[in-house]
Amino acid sequence: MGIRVAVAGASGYAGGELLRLIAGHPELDLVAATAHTQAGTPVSVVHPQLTGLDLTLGATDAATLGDADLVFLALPHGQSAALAAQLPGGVKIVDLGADFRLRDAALWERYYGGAHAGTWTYGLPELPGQRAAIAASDRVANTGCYAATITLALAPLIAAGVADPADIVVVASSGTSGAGRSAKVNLLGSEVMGDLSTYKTGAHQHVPEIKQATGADSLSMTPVLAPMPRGILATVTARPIGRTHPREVLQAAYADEPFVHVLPEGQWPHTAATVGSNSCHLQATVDVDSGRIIVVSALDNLGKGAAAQAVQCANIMLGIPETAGLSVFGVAP
Ligand SMILES: NC(=O)C1=CN([C@@H]2O[C@H](COP(=O)(O)OP(=O)(O)OC[C@H]3O[C@@H](n4cnc5c(N)ncnc54)[C@H](OP(=O)(O)O)[C@@H]3O)[C@@H](O)[C@H]2O)C=CC1
Ligand SMILES: CC(=O)N[C@@H](CCC(=O)OP(=O)(O)O)C(=O)O
Repeated sequence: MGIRVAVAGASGYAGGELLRLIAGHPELDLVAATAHTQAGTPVSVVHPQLTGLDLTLGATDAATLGDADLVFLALPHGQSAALAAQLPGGVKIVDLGADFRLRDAALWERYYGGAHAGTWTYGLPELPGQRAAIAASDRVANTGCYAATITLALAPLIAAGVADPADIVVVASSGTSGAGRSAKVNLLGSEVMGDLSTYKTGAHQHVPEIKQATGADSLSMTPVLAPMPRGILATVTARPIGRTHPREVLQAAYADEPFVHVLPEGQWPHTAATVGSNSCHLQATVDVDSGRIIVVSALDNLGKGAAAQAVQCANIMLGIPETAGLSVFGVAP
C-alpha cells in the first residue's frame, strides 16, 4: 500500500488531470474521488479518458476524504476553506483554488469576493526558498495557471535587478479548459472556434498573485481566450535595468530545475510542446527597437499550471522524489 490520497472536485478538468497523474504515480494510491452534482457517477462516465479507473465519485465531505494522508482540493473559489476546516489536522492538503494564495485579505476580497480564509504556503517550488517551505508545510496553496506561467518568466529578472518592477506588461493566451468545465455561452465550440478575444481586460485576479510572488510593483496583464483546449503562452515585457541579458539570468536561475527549461537560443516556446507535462518552456530576448526585455513562457494550464504542479508540491510535502509520477515531456502533436 502506498501513500493514500484523495481528490475533491474530481469531476472537473483539474480534478480529472489529478486522477490521471495519480493513477500513473509509483507511490500514491487513490482512495477517494469526490464531486458535487455528479457524486454517484462512475469516474469513467465523467472522464472517458480514464476508462479503466474503477471508481465512483463520492460526496465532497470530510467523511469521504478524511481517511487519506493527503487531499487535493480542486473546487471552485470559496469552497476550499470550509472543507479544509473539517478535515482531520493530520491530513495534508494541496488546494488548487485561490482561497489561500494571497497574503492581503483586502486584495482577495476585491478580486474574488467573500471573506478571505487565510494564507497557506505558496506552491511554486522554483521560487527561492519555496521548496523548503513546501517541504515543511501540511497546507499548500497551488498557483493560478497564468500566475505560474508569468511568475516563472519574471521572478528571476526582478530578483536579479535586471527588470524594472514598476514597468511590466503581459499579454497571455489561454486554452478554454482554464475556465473550468461548467457550461458558459462564451465557451461553446461555435463561439470559441475561429476566434480570439480578450477577457477580464484590465482586471484579472492573478495580477495581485503575480505581484506578490515576483515583487512587481506595477503589472498590466491582458488575457486572451484561445481556440484550443489546453495551454498558456505568456509574453512578458519589462523595462530593462542595466545591460545583463535576461536569458543569462533565467539560465542561471533554472539550471538545476527539472521542469523549467530555457530553450536553446533561437527556439521559442510552443504551448503544444508542454501539453501533458509538468514543464514550463522559456525564451528571452531584448527588443531591437524599444530595448525592452521580452520573455515568452509556455506551459499546460492543467499541468504545471494546476494538477501536475500540485503533484510536484505533494511529492515535496510527502518527502518522496519531487519528479515522481510527473513527465518532463509533452505529447505533441
Ligand atoms: N482549469 C484550470 O486550468 C485551472 C484551475 N485551477 C483551479 O482549480 C479549481 C478547479 O478548477 P476546474 O477543474 O477548472 O473547475 P471545474 O469547473 O472543471 O470543476 C469544478 C469541480 O468542483 C465541483 N464543485 C462545483 N461546485 C461545488 C461546490 N459548491 N461544492 C463542492 N464541489 C463543487 C464540481 O463538481 P460537479 O461536476 O459534480 O458539479 C467539479 O468537480 C478552481 O479553483 C480553479 O480555479 C487552477 C489552475 C488552473
Ligand atoms: C481561460 C480562463 O478563463 N482562465 C481562467 C483561469 C483561472 C485559473 O486557472 O486560475 P484560478 O485558479 O485563479 O481561477 C481565468 O482567466 O480566470
